[in-house]
Amino acid sequence: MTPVVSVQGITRTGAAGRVLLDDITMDVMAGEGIALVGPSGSGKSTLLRAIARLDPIRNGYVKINGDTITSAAIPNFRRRVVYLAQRPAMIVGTVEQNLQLPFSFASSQSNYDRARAIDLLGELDRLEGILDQDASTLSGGEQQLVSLVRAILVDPEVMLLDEPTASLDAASLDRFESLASGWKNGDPRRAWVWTSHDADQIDRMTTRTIRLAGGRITHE
Ligand SMILES: Nc1ncnc2c1ncn2[C@@H]1O[C@H](COP(=O)(O)OP(=O)(O)OP(=O)(O)O)[C@@H](O)[C@H]1O
Repeated sequence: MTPVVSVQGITRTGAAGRVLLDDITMDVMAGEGIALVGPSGSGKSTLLRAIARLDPIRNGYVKINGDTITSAAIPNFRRRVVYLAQRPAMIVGTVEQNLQLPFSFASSQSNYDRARAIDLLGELDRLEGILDQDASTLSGGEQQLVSLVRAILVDPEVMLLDEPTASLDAASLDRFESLASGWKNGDPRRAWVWTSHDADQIDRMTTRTIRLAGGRITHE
């Protein structure tokens, strides 16, 4: 079976030639829930950003369904493989303008669905009222919730979730996991790579673990 996302020999070097990612090869199969674990600074965020082609990679390549992602194909790829940052970036404007943003790009082949956005926010403890709120006034946890809603609206094939509930209280964390699971269970081909320092969350949300240390995979 062809992996949804295939990562082949990715290397990334930082300042002063320091190796941040060292020859990473891994596949994400349809339906998989992969945990990416390792100590702080081991390269988890760096790897997820490299897979999403948000940062330059020195060697190696990323394929989606067998097709290598060229530079020209990156915008479209980022809609199919969505990265949820630990500290989501919000543009200046309302929450709704942030939710609409991915649909304003030329690569977008779908339209923003306001009713769906309201439904999804409603599943997150009556957050439907925050559409008109200035995004800069959101708490870190609210930004993580909005970022999940934005990702679901984009309808990707794969989500790369980088400690996505790190700023959430227990009740919001439950709702986040439940909304995320609803998305994943909605289509057996959907997959994710999830980083977390919470072993219980890894047990709940993933079925296979990839371990990183010093920018290398140490155990698969
Ligand atoms: N753009 C960059 N330039 C130089 N060094 C970087 C860059 N981005 C990350 N690093 C370094 O790479 C290492 C890995 O960082 P990364 O954020 O990927 O770790 P992590 O495993 O996600 O950690 P945490 O669990 O704390 O989130 C760190 O030492 C970090 O300082």
